[in-house]
Amino acid sequence: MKWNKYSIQTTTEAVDFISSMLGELGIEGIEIEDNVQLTQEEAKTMFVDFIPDLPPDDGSAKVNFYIDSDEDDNTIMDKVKDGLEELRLFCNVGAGTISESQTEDKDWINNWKQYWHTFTIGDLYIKPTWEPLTEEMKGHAVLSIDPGTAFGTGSHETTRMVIRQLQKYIKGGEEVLDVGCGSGILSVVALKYGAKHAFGTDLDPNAIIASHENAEQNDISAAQLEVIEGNIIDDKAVQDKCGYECYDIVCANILADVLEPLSAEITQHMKHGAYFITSGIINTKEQEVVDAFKKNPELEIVEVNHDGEWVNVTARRR
Ligand SMILES: C[S@@+](CC[C@H](N)C(=O)[O-])C[C@H]1O[C@@H](n2cnc3c(N)ncnc32)[C@H](O)[C@@H]1O
Repeated sequence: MKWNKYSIQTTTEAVDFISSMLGELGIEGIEIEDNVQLTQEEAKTMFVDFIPDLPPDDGSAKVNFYIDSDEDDNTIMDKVKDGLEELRLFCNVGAGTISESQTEDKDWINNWKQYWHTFTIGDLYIKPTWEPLTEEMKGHAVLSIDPGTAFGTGSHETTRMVIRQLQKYIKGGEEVLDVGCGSGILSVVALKYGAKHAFGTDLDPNAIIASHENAEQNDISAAQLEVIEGNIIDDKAVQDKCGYECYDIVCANILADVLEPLSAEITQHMKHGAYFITSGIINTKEQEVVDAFKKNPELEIVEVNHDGEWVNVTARRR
């Protein structure tokens, strides 16, 4: 299907007005391009895992929208132009110029898939579900993953670091807690390497769906991988469901701001001697996380590793 893509060059100040004007004209699926940095709070509510570093915000923005090329007879564009002129009367619309291009599809959810291919971490092959099993994978641990809209293809440095730690610390028969399970990738890896059972939690409902699907893809039963939605940090019902003093390994690849309060809560779920493998820590926050861990007298840090600008801190419950 062909789509006409229109881009309005405008200002960050006018973006909300333009979006609602387009909405009133029945135009859905609007994309906004700007350099406004998300706050940590916004990132949490939008399930954005890692906030990208953007160039400085110069106040400019682009609002993109798509119209089915078969239905595009220019009448809608006349209305958009009129709408922009009306907005000019009370806000700074900036240039307000509209550029046009054509695109084959607007399948943003799936477009990234063409760039993600099978890769290895140690002796583990991680392959997208849509790629075939090849001869060279035979005899190796193979993980088939489709993260859906949840985070966790395994290719991010933060996920890779936890996987390396699981390869090191899983000996067989472990109970694993996966806080912020995303696609379920860490639980599935732990089970592939011989863990007995994994329990995942996430705030994002899509993560629950993706984890179930990825377990099934990898012949893991619903009894082996249980997943629930909720926040273990402050929700007693979630804490109760996870259980107490019962885990050999807890992994959590989440932002430092979440790991810090988690480090105070998590030990009650861990057996003595259990490992707490964390990632998702940007190097500028390493010391802050280490300090938070040290405030919990039950935790001792056993390893700190780096991959690019990301940090893994592994601790043990005394
Ligand atoms: C970076 S992703 C990690 C996904 C996957 N575990 C991996 O390593 O690739 C972080 C996940 O943590 C979830 N999350 C953030 N805060 C959380 C919290 N307090 N409790 C549970 N999950 C949380 C997000 O929704 C997201 O799915």
